[in-house]
Amino acid sequence: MHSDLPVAALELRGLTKRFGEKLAVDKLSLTVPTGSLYGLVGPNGAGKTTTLSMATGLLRPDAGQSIIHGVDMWRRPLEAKQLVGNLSDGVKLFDRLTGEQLVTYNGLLFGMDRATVAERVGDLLRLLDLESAAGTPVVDYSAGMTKKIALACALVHAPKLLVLDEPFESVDPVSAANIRDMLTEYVKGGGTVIVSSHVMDLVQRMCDHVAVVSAGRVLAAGTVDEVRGDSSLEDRFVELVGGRHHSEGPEWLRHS
Ligand SMILES: Nc1ncnc2c1ncn2[C@@H]1O[C@H](COP(=O)(O)OP(=O)(O)OP(=O)(O)O)[C@@H](O)[C@H]1O
Repeated sequence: MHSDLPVAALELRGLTKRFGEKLAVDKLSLTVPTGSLYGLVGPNGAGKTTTLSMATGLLRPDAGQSIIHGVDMWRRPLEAKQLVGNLSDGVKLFDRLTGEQLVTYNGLLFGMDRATVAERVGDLLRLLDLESAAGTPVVDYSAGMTKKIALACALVHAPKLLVLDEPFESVDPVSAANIRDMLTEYVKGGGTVIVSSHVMDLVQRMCDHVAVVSAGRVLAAGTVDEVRGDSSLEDRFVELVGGRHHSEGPEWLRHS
């Protein structure tokens, strides 16, 4: 076997999920190399959230495997979940807790001792500009603050792989730049990130690899330069995915 090859941070093999008639993810395979900052892009409804949920143990696949640093998520979930930090789109947080309590609770769930958790919670709140909101219940946070506290929860156990579903949505530009810097540093320190986003420009600037998915399948995957070729990632995305409308829209929307 290829024992000299480095183990991928994340390997998805033939992941499949059907919701009734709808085939949301269709035998999707993807390899995320260790140390990469990997973008996952695709149109609305492409299956990104479903894929990342199956990859991280939140949603059971109908078929296929998710292997995290050599550990099969659905066969050895406790071991695999120690290796991954997950920011999920749409999963409820325990939002009656304050931000500080929520991140602390997540750290304790991973079996860390209280002193280490307290130190890390302080660091994360500072890094994400949430210190002044530390004592506020998460239910009273803005959308962007909620995103940031969920990111702190994903990071507190220092995972080797971060899986982030739309981490920049609703986040202000200063916080987004801070998060970008933090992710870049995290990768320099040996971590791996897979991030879904609709912002092609951000993916092109921030990520070294990208996969374009549509209708539950991978249309293109590789380094950002390989996938975009001579085009911008945005143009390449539109070319791959199609669906641009060239009509002027309905008459009733025109005022002149
Ligand atoms: N729990 C569910 N029950 C039924 N259908 C679902 C469910 N979750 C997702 N779907 C369907 O599966 C498909 C893929 O959805 P998914 O949320 O994974 O897409 P996405 O790429 O994350 O989209 P977006 O970019 O809009 O967030 C869609 O057609 C969606 O309607």
